[in-house]
Amino acid sequence: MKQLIRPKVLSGNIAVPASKSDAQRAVLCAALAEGTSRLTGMGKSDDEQAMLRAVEQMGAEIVPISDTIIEITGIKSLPEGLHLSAGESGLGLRLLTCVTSGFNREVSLTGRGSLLARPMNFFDTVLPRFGVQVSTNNGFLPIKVHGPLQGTDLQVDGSLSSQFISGLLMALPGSRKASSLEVIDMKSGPYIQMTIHTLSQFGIVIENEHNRFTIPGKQQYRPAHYSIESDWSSASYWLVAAAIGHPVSVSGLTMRSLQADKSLLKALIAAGCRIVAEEDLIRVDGSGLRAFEFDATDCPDLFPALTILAAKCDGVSTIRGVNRLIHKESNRGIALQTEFGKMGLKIDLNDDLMVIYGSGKLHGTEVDSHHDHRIAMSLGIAGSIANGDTILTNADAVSKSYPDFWEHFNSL
Ligand SMILES: O=C(O)C1=C[C@@H](OP(=O)(O)O)[C@@H](O)[C@H](O)C1
Ligand SMILES: C=C(OP(=O)(O)O)C(=O)O
Repeated sequence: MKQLIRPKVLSGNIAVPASKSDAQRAVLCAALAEGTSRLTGMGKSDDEQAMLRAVEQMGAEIVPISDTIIEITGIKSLPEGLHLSAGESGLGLRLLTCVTSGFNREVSLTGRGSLLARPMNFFDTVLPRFGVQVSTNNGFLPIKVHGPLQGTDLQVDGSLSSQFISGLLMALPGSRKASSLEVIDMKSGPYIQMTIHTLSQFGIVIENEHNRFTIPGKQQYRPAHYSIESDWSSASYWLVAAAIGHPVSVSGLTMRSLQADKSLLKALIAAGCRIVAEEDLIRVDGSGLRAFEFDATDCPDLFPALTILAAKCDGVSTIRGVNRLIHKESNRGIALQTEFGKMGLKIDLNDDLMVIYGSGKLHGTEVDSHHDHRIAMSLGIAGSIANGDTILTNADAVSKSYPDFWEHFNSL
């Protein structure tokens, strides 16, 4: 799909969609619980749909109650000969691989699109140490696992992705023996805190002391009534739009959220913005905008929105953690450099540092999303302040996390 973006003032309020990260965790917890859980605030992104389809194949029963409420009755036993797909979701695939390793069954797992090129070699090295037979396609999909995973004490490397750690934390409580997991070089730590919090809502206990997780065995997931949070990652595009001068506000977010991307507020403050949070609404006053420095190592999904912010700030802004973007839906550092480059923005990638030479000026031209939802959304907001029209190809990539993005964009 091609999207034409005309320069315009984005004015109005946006209620952002559900956090797909929160929703995927909750769906899987509910599928593992004995009994019926009720999830409210579900979204309809591709990643959420893929997780729902997977747990249904695993034997969970899903009853839609309304557009945003579902009931899930947990699986009784895992069917034989399962072939699961996580769609294009890195999180979905990594959680499902660990969780299905908890059963005495052979399960094969795959995905599509960019997920086929994302590394899975963590499983080759780590799962056998929990007694799981595993084979990958030289560290890529498809994967075959045969559990059951057995609890043990292990040190694991957390530098590639927190998603593997989240997966182990979801699977290990079901093992007969207790485990401890010491995570060395942990990245995206807030996502792991989020996993532990969601697990606690479904009755699972995990202790964490300085990245050493203690996981008692023989735990049983309990059904829950769970309210899925609105998404700080989706909100980042609108909050940055507000910071660069659009009179747009965002509703539905909670300030108490554990979501990593709530850190956007810190970046906005570093860039001289004033945040106004009134009841359910957040507004941003960007009248004092200035070039900024920010470390996004543990909130890597903020890079695309922060690139727009830096483009609008006069002077050189730096964002640390760009090496963490190599294995996302696209190589996001390169994708941002290439596409914003076409719009006249100079970006250097100096090892782990993204250096952005902002001037406040962008020009409209033909750009491409690299089939990456976050690149698509950031180019949309960039196009709104560009000089001239922007044509974005592969704009439909937004459906991975925010299917209504263009409808919301056009409504403003
Ligand atoms: O656990 C999660 O929900 C996620 C963790 C992050 O991945 P990494 O841990 O690989 O940084 C993030 O980029 C991804 O969009 C969602
Ligand atoms: C990287 C992302 O998701 P995932 O890793 O779950 O595919 C994302 O949503 O930006």
